[in-house]
Amino acid sequence: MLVAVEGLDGSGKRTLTAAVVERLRADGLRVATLAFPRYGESVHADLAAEALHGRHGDLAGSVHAMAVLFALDRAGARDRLAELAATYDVVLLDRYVASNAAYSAARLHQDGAGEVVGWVAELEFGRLQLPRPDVHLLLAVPVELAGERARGRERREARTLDAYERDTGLQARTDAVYRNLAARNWYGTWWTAGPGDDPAALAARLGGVASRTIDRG
Ligand SMILES: Nc1ncnc2c1ncn2[C@@H]1O[C@H](COP(=O)(O)OP(=O)(O)OP(=O)(O)O)[C@@H](O)[C@H]1O
Ligand SMILES: Cc1cn([C@H]2C[C@H](O)[C@@H](COP(=O)(O)O)O2)c(=O)[nH]c1=O
Repeated sequence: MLVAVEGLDGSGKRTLTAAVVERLRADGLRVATLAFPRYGESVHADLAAEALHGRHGDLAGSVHAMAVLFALDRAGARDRLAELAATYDVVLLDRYVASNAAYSAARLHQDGAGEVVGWVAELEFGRLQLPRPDVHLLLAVPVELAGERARGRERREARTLDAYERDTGLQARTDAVYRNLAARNWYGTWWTAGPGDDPAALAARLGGVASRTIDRG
């Protein structure tokens, strides 16, 4: 079962994923994770990160060029995704195709039904043949809280905020697009979790779906 964990920068995706993984494993499920962008593994991911930190001329200025870099990073992981899906009961992805849809639409001031969202789906699920998630788990925390967490992490981990993280207007619009995609169940089932939700309860819910998938064989 493929689960895409989505949300704003600093929303807590990595933290939540780690807690859910621990719980699912304690329940005896085989669980793997993969985070996108694959920094340090994919030249496309590294170019995107460098562009968001001011390098490579006007690259970051192009919404579509940035989205293509993120998509090509994922295309480079297609075989790995297939292998993980065949080997593990649950594969948790920290960001996936919906990140490209949400951020690109927000940059272009479009909503979840906008042209660029369709373009991302056609590129990634269509042309690049990436698998569709069984569940999207949207970690919907208030924009201000996500921003505070991102800034806190910047101080603690000496990690400089990138152009998207510094842009509070973009974060607010991305939040709205994510909620819109979730409401429309864009390319699969969406679940929405809040900042107070217990990772153990989410893990139990995911474990239930995974068990039914395993039973069906
Ligand atoms: N439930 C929580 N309570 C308090 N702090 C949290 C919680 N979840 C995450 N944090 C803190 O917020 C910061 C961001 O969390 P995390 O790295 O998990 O977010 P993320 O969504 O994966 O971020 P990004 O997409 O920007 O990489 C971290 O410093 C983390 O320790
Ligand atoms: C995977 C992916 C990411 N983005 C955006 C989201 C973030 O603001 C940055 C970098 O990601 P990180 O999780 O903070 O390291 O890029 C995107 O627009 N499209 C994508 O596919």
